[in-house]
Amino acid sequence: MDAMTDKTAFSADPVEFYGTRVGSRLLLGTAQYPSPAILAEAIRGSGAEIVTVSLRRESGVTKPGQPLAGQSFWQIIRDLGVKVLPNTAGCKTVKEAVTTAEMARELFGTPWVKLEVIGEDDTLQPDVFGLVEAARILSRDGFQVFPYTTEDLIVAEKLLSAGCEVLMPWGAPIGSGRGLNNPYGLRSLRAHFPRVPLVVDAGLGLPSHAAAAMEMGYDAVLLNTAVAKAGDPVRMARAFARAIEAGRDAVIADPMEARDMAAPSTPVMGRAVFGE
Ligand SMILES: CC(=O)[C@@H](O)[C@H](O)COP(=O)(O)O
Repeated sequence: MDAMTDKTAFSADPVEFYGTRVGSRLLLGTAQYPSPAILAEAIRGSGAEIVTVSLRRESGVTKPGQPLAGQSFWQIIRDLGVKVLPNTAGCKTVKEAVTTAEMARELFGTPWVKLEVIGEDDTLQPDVFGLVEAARILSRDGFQVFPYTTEDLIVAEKLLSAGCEVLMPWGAPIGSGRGLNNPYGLRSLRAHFPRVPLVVDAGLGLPSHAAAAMEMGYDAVLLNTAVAKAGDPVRMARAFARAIEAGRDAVIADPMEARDMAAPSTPVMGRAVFGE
């Protein structure tokens, strides 16, 4: 059976986070979908095995008198059998992020947490100082932290020293759909930490952005808005999944070096003989 007909060909290339192996390199956010049914279909269609969930959303009441928003949502997630990566979205201080992570561990029964400490409202840029501090506190307390960070190498070093075993640098500001704003920085980060699982998180708008991240050697991609806000989220989720697989396959296939000068792709030998 060749790779085109073998449907399991891609899942034979798992990625590992804190000792847990997963077959899909797409991590999907669960916010802003048009309906719970579309969310479920998008997760299913993408093959994602990890979804990130905001604790704030889970415990929120939609409208007075209506049931908790989290109850039906949680049922969907449970039915899909995916692994939950709780996040501290919207937290702006170390205290808020740590408290939210502790509540998430209680609620979801996992030591995993996607740690966001937001420093600024226009860009939703991580407050990297608060992030390192919160990562240290949580790691000491037994959490397995997935920090949402920038591509800064020194911050990355500090996060690793704080106990993080995964890094999640941003592609671009959350929800912007701009793609990879700083390819040079992301490439440097990959080169400096060849053995640390690196996940590009946030700001992607198109499957080609995800493919580019994977072609740089990133281990996985986390995204939300590009799928949730697409005209057809289910189809877009599938498109991202394929792009991620393509980018990953390209890295494994050892791509050619780009060069400045042309090189004929059809070598010619001898002279053509035209009839006389
Ligand atoms: C859902 C979540 O965790 C987001 O904060 C994440 O960073 C994804 O960002 P995009 O919505 O830009 O894909």
